[in-house]
Amino acid sequence: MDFLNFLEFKITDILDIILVAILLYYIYKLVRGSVAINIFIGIVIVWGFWKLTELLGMEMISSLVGAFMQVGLIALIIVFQQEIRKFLLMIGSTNFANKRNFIKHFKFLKQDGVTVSMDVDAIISACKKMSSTKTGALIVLERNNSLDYIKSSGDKMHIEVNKPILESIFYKNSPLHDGAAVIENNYVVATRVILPVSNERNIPLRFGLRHRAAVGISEKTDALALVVSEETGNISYIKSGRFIDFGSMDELSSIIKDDLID
Ligand SMILES: Nc1ncnc2c1ncn2[C@@H]1O[C@H](COP(=O)(O)OP(=O)(O)OP(=O)(O)O)[C@@H](O)[C@H]1O
Repeated sequence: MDFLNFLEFKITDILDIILVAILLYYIYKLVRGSVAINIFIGIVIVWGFWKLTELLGMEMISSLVGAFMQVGLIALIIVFQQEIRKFLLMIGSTNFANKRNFIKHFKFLKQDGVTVSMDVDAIISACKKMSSTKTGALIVLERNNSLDYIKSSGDKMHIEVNKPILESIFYKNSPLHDGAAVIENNYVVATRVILPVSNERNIPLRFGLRHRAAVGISEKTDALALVVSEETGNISYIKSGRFIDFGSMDELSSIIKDDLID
């Protein structure tokens, strides 16, 4: 039956749908919480209106909107310049050759061989100590996305992670305490790093720039962030732009270990 032809699915159609879904997901991830989401919705509305006028045969208005949409691609590149840049950076900085990342794609396989190389317990106990002394801290744990372009805003270094090192970095009178410290594998690889600040409007007002920066980096990359508030001493754990709840420090430690394997 001819009218059922559209039901004939080829393997390339499925691949096509998956690719479009992935693309839309990444676009959503990039524009979420920023003003770009409103522009994106605006474009979808204009495009819908254009298609409707075409369907109804309203030639004058549809050719007018059509002409606008044709130059739209250039306009889109200009308007979404920042987002396109971040998107390309996100793709370009994903380390597909990373062993952990590679195994992750085969989750159904046994993961016995995968261990967390980061000393999460040392990081957590440093946070606990800094929390008790109300020492502000912002720690970024690198995963699969490379943070090289962000690290360059701070001071590069290579120090093995341990509790006293982290405490001394964020010690109030330390010249390194400002900004974020980035940890890769089990090394502090950069300090005084300036992170992209999130524009998300749903972040409660009590959280300032330190927390917004933690949300920002976890939105734009797959990095994890830990914040110790200077004001309250509270510890926050942020992943994929969201504050993750935890009941105790032991629970936090095991959540982070799981996330580092994930
Ligand atoms: N974009 C950024 N990247 C990295 N660190 C930042 C950034 N913006 C602010 N910070 C750090 O946060 C500190 C200021 O924190 P602020 O008081 O605004 O945040 P907060 O979320 O209220 O944290 P706290 O609860 O500790 O006060 C700065 O001194 C700086 O060290």
